[in-house]
Amino acid sequence: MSVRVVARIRPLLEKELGKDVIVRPDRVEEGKPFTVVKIPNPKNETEEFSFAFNSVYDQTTTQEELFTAEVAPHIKALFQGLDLTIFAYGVTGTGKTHTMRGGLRLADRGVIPRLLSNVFRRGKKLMKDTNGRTTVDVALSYYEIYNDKVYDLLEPPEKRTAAGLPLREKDGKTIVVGLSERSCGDLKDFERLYIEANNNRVTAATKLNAHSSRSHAILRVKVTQTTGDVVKESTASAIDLAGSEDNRRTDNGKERLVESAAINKSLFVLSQCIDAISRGDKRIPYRESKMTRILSLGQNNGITIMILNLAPVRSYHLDTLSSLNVSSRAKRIEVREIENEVVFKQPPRPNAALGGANIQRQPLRPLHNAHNVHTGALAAKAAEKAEKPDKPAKAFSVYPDKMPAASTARPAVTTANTSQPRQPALTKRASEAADGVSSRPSKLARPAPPSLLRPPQPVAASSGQQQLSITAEQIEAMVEKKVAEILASRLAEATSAPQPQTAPETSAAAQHQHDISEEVKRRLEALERRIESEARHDDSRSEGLRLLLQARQAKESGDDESALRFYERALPYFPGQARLLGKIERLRVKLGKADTAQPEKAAPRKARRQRKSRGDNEDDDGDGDYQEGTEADVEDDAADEKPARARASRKKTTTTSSHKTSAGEGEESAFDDPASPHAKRLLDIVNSRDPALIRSLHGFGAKKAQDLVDYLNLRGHDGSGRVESLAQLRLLPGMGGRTVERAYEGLVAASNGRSGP
Ligand SMILES: Nc1ncnc2c1ncn2[C@@H]1O[C@H](COP(=O)(O)OP(=O)(O)OP(=O)(O)O)[C@@H](O)[C@H]1O
Repeated sequence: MSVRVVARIRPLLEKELGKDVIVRPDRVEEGKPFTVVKIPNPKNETEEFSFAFNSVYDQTTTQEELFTAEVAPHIKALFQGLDLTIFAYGVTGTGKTHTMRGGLRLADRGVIPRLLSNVFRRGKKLMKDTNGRTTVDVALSYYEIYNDKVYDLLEPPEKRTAAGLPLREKDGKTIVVGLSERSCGDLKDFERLYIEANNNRVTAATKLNAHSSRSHAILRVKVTQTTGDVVKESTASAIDLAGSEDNRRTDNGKERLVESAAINKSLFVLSQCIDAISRGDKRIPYRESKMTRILSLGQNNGITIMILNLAPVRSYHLDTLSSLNVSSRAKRIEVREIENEVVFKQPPRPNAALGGANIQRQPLRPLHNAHNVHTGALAAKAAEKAEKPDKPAKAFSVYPDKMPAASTARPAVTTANTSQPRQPALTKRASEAADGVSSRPSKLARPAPPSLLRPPQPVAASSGQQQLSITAEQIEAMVEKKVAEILASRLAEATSAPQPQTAPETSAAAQHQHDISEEVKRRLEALERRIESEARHDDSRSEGLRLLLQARQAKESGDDESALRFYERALPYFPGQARLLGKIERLRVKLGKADTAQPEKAAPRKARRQRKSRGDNEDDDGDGDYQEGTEADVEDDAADEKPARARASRKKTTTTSSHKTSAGEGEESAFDDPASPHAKRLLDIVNSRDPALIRSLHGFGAKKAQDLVDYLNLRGHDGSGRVESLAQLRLLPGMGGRTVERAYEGLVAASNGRSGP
């Protein structure tokens, strides 16, 4: 079981334009991706707290970038039988629903629709690759937990009972009795169900005079792969959590207090579970709340991704600190494995007893958990003293239901209530000082990050290896437990059976039992070896993909040096991979390093030939997906490499044809020339917006064609909505370089009198 904790800072909303931005992403070292969130200390605005994460995504991060970096690399693991759990955590209004569900436009689609799109796409490919021997079924359940009660969202609210659905234990698993599960054949099916279910959620909340963001919404996607008698089942869960802010307002009625208590308890347990998983604890307190219990959080060899959503503005200051405290704790352990981590930690301070008796908010304890980089050597020394390196400080800031007597301390600032008018912070930051002289630049005045694309945090080998693996201790514990269980049951059987009468029989029974336990041990050892080797394979694949992603992002932001470095680091994970070697080669040439050793220089063509002869269909990108950020595309960052495209184009044309093709050099160089006959024909077909015509293009299915038409129609019907070049076409959602290239090649082939589109 592994956990990744990442933060996403949302952009300013229209009503927030001009407001004071206090949350910003940062990196531990120049040139590295964002992994730190910085926010001022509300008690002393000249100080800044730093919170470390696996990755931090800034305001410019698109839905596709987040999905590609954090979720797409794990879809393969899902199909290998691992469970995937994705949480969106944060204060109301910080973008949880936007992250998980997203908007209606293709580019705005959130994690959930993209996940489904990828699952269908991979499922289809698997069925195709196995000639239908393997079938893939997708089934959905969707429920919410409100006031600690479970309600089915796939059923109309009228069917709800006050008690909600009961839980029951079955085969060691917690099941929600009566929860419906709907089979889902494609994206359209999914969308219909999902929209209906979300309407149910809102209607039910309105009836209770509550808000839907006061419940946790949990979508479970069950993927069942059947090959003959072998059935492999795995589950992806996507959870839009209830807002994490402190709701214990003075004017809150009983209902809101009950709500708040339920939310706080479940978020508290969730944070403990995440913490325990990241520490590699054997005991995960998942049974202590309904949500974690139903999810069996931490009980499988799966992947958990926690996305902390943050609003950048001051009005969320205390709530933001609170959620940073909760979420970044899990990350603290892992960040230590990364070179050049944020170094100083401020010593824990006792909470100052401030504020009047009528203030309801619990004190925030940001200092326990902050990696403060502005406290200087003294603080660093004190921190060293205060900190026990092997036991991170506990600093839960989720508000417990009851305030302990000693916790009546108040923060120095007034409430950060998001639903009530906010008071300005008592202490102004230096940048806002009346004299206008600032010791530090205003957040708004800070230079924008150089790139729109944020590479994900580099994962050190050791941390990367945690991604998909279960630890040796876990395996050991599992084996021990299994052996003990089986032996105990054998023993029970033996003792409850009639007592043997004679000594020879006793020794025969003992021998039999010994044989069984030896056999069990042998099998468990074999199982252990298999799990280890599979986990190792998954680890390296996942790490390799991550490096490719980082390379691609570095390249897109113009940092060829880093891109080359990442590609080279990815090479051992994909030995002999032709395209990868090609990229490395081209980058070396570009950077004037062509003369340095070029391992496996001749390998690209060979590897490509090998792949072809194996029948690997790396070009198949199916249809019916929302975005190009799929795993296959992770490895395809050559969209901007025209020479590479031309080479690939030539290769494909010549290898698929038994005739001498006329699609020679001139044709290839015309690939990106909108005036070339085939490019023009392709653009005309696209701009016709006729799904039937677009479907006739090579590589386009009904869904892809329809999605493209829908998207173009969204762009408007006047001339501005036209696609003017193939480069432009590649950038459209769902397209990608490979799709465009295939369509283009289809037209070239058709005009050569061979199999056409
Ligand atoms: N990354 C983003 N890009 C553009 N707009 C965003 C982004 N994140 C959030 N928003 C916008 O911010 C507003 C609040 O977001 P959203 O409703 O997703 O928050 P939430 O945390 O889910 O709140 P709640 O807990 O009430 O459901 C919405 O208008 C949403 O469209």
